Amino acid sequence: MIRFEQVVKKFPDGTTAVDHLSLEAPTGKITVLVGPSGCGKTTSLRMINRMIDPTEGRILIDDQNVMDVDAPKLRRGIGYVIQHAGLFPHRTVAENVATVPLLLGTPKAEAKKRAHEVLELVGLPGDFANRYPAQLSGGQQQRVGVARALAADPPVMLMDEPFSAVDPVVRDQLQDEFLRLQGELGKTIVFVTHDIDEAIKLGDQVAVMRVGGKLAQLAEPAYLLAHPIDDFVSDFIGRDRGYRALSFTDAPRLPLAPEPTVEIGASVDEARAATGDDWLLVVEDGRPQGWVEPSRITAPIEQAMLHRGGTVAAADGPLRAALDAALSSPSRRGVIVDGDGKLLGTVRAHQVLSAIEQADRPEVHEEDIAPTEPVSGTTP
Ligand SMILES: Nc1ncnc2c1ncn2[C@@H]1O[C@H](COP(=O)(O)OP(=O)(O)OP(=O)(O)O)[C@@H](O)[C@H]1O
Repeated sequence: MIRFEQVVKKFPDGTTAVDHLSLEAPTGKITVLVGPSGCGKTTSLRMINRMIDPTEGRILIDDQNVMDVDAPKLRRGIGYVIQHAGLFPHRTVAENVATVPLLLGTPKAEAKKRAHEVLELVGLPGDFANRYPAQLSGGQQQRVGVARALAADPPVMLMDEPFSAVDPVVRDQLQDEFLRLQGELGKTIVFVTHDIDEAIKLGDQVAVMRVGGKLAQLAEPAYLLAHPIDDFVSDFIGRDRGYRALSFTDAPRLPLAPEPTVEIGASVDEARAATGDDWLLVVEDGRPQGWVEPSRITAPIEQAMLHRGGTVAAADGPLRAALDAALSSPSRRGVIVDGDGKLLGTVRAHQVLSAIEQADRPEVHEEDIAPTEPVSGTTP
């Protein structure tokens, strides 16, 4: 666990970057620091590995004050990933990744083997090891950055906007891979971002900071969306937070209707016989492929004819996915599948909405209720 105790950072020019910050980043979890530009996120992160020293207060890693540990030694035991990856341009990918293990005295052959292992782990197998950073895409460079931070298998990882410099599609992939990796590795991670959606997607808990380096609210993402503590947090989270909160609400018992289907390759007659409805669901080995309008087809059904606009939701997934499946389906029937992607049935938006109305919202924590301060000069 990493613990901030009343940490203050004042720079020599008088700027207070971090102001009495107290929070705990639990072992094996992702804690995200999020907030507007200049609110002290990076300064807070860098005080953990002593790239910046606090002016007041203490930071403890597993009950040891970081100020009591030799700074270079401390840093070698903490993975650090930054925006633009910060790779050494004249070293190969494998050499970049092996940097910390070599500094820690790992024999060269072993460090090389380890580099290949972690590169595989982040989805960069084989050939990539011998390339130079400039020969990689931005997303691949970020993966190398993550691999380098993981190479010495540190229990703690600090990540400063690691996915901000890549386009949104790649960012989404990197985030998904990062969550998968964390599911396997269970590191204690402090992650800095200015992007609230990224914070909510990745964080086990999210610390929202305000300019001036004060903590505004620390909570799990679902709780933050349901109960922002004040106008600042609520504005920062932004609109449609009620809808976004559905990402955290499981949809266990939706009433599924059986859906008529045909296999890909079915003839026009088979398709027309299968349903009286405008839209017919096409499957391949039980897995939904897309929709067709039987009245409009003139040849056996093939992939190119399918309307693929509708999303598919897993039965044990969140309510948001089920609602989206219903709203995005051309038939207005949302396709629900099992863990293997096989069709279970369909659901309509109003049925998902009923489930939403019955779902529990996170309860308010008492400590979150701000004491009402009497306003001077007024009488009750
Ligand atoms: N070396 C420094 N000297 C003086 N002021 C600094 C120094 N480093 C940072 N600051 C100031 O401290 C405040 C917090 O900076 P910090 O980089 O921690 O913010 P941030 O939340 O990470 O911002 P961003 O999202 O823009 O990176 C800012 O006002 C910044 O200008």
